[in-house]
Amino acid sequence: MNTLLSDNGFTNSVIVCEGGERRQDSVRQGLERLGDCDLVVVHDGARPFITSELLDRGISMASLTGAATAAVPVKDTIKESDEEGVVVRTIPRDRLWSVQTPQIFRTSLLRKAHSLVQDIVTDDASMVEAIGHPVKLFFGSYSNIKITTPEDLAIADAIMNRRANTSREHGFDVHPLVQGRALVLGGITIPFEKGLAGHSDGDGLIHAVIDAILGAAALGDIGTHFPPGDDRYKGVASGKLLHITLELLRSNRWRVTFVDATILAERPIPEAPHGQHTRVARRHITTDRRLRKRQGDNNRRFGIYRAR
Ligand SMILES: Nc1ccn([C@@H]2O[C@H](COP(=O)(O)O)[C@@H](O)[C@H]2O)c(=O)n1
Ligand SMILES: C[C@@]1(CO)OP(=O)(O)OP(=O)(O)OC[C@H]1O
Repeated sequence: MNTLLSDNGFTNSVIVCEGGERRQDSVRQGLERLGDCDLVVVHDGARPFITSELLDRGISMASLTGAATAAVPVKDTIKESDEEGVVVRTIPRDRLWSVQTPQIFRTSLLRKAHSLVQDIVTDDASMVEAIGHPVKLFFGSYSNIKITTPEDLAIADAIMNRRANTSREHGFDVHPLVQGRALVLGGITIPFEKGLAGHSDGDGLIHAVIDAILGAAALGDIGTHFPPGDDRYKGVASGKLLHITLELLRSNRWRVTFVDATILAERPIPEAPHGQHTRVARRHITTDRRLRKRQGDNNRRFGIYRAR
């Protein structure tokens, strides 16, 4: 758990503690480890679509009332049955709510509820209700689902896709072809009589990709991070710079899902050995949105190699 937090750039102090047998035991373990604070927010790890707006709404409400829980109006008709599955009654739904987390409480109130209530409950609000303190409902979100059964995963997928915060940027780079240098493009050495000039290995394809990535994440540009002329980057394999860039990206909680790169060459260049560019891309691009495309007419003056 600690590795997961640090890998994803969470630098706040997070105390990880073991859960208990029942949900309420897990919450109590957390409460025991918590220091002094006015309010405590209890949230199900199984509800990953909480938003800061939802949290703010709940905190404002609990600051006024001492206890508040997210909830959404029930959409289905709710019926109660007997043991044989026969309907006993239909409950009017105009006052029914489907209760979610976050649930927010004055810390002293929740501690008191946990020390007094021994019954098995399914949420913390029930404990606070049981000791006679009113719990105010605030509007949660129909997207704040609890992932419980396999079909919830498909719904979660759809919510995630709708929410994806994507950013795109272009990058480009120009290097002259000169004698006496290896031709490196996309981290692959291509047998050719000339190579690209540069302070680094001159891999303009990787430089353009780095620039696009940094630009999309608003993290500056290649020159800011790897200043031209700096001795550390003399002859450097640009793949190393890409690696550093991707680390920076990860620590800022971005990831690359799609890269489309085109090489325009002054004259046709030989194709990289079959499949190598695709393999390089596969190592760095984290979704299945990888396509392969090749375009070009080697009889013209410009050779174009396109790798996705
Ligand atoms: N021993 C347990 C059991 C459950 N939890 C967490 O509670 C959340 C939802 O539980 P439901 O009973 O409402 O499905 C979920 O995030 C579980 O991880 C727990 O912490 N300890
Ligand atoms: C990575 C760097 C480092 O000197 O590579 P160069 O080979 O100088 O290539 P260029 O694309 O002109 O500028 C990027 C530089 O920051």
